[in-house]
Amino acid sequence: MPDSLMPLDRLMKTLAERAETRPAGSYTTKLMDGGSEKIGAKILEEAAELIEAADEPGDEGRNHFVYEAGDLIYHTLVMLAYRGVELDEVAAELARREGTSGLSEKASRKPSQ
Ligand SMILES: N=c1c2ncn([C@@H]3O[C@H](COP(=O)(O)OP(=O)(O)OP(=O)(O)O)[C@@H](O)[C@H]3O)c2ncn1[C@@H]1O[C@H](COP(=O)(O)O)[C@@H](O)[C@H]1O
Repeated sequence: MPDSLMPLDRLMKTLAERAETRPAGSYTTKLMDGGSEKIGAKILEEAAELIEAADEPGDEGRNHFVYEAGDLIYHTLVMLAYRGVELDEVAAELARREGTSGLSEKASRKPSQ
């Protein structure tokens, strides 16, 4: 596994454990106790903050953008763990899509999809 993926894997293990044991004093527990509505609201908030940071100039802007990406990824992983979905399942879905352009996939969809 590439070194850059290992922290994601470790974080996902922690979040799956949080989903199972819901320890007091954990921010993740607080989110999960609020259900998909609470987690979803945070994902929307963090997505908006990431978009806002997208065009910030300079090194500081870049660092802020990376920070906000971390927040969005963390909250997205919390939603996966809440739903009992493992990172491997998402990786498998992305692998399934590998090599198929979004444009071809869109063109192959039925009009109602
Ligand atoms: N990666 C993260 C992580 N990224 C962001 N956050 C938290 O996400 C929140 C971001 O939301 P905001 O910036 O809106 O801050 P806020 O106003 O305090 O949040 P709200 O009270 O409005 O929800 C902050 O409280 C951050 O500390 C995270 N909290 C936890 N983790 C990881 O999750 C692990 C388990 O954390 P606990 O479950 O809290 O022990 C930690 O060891 C970390 O590895």
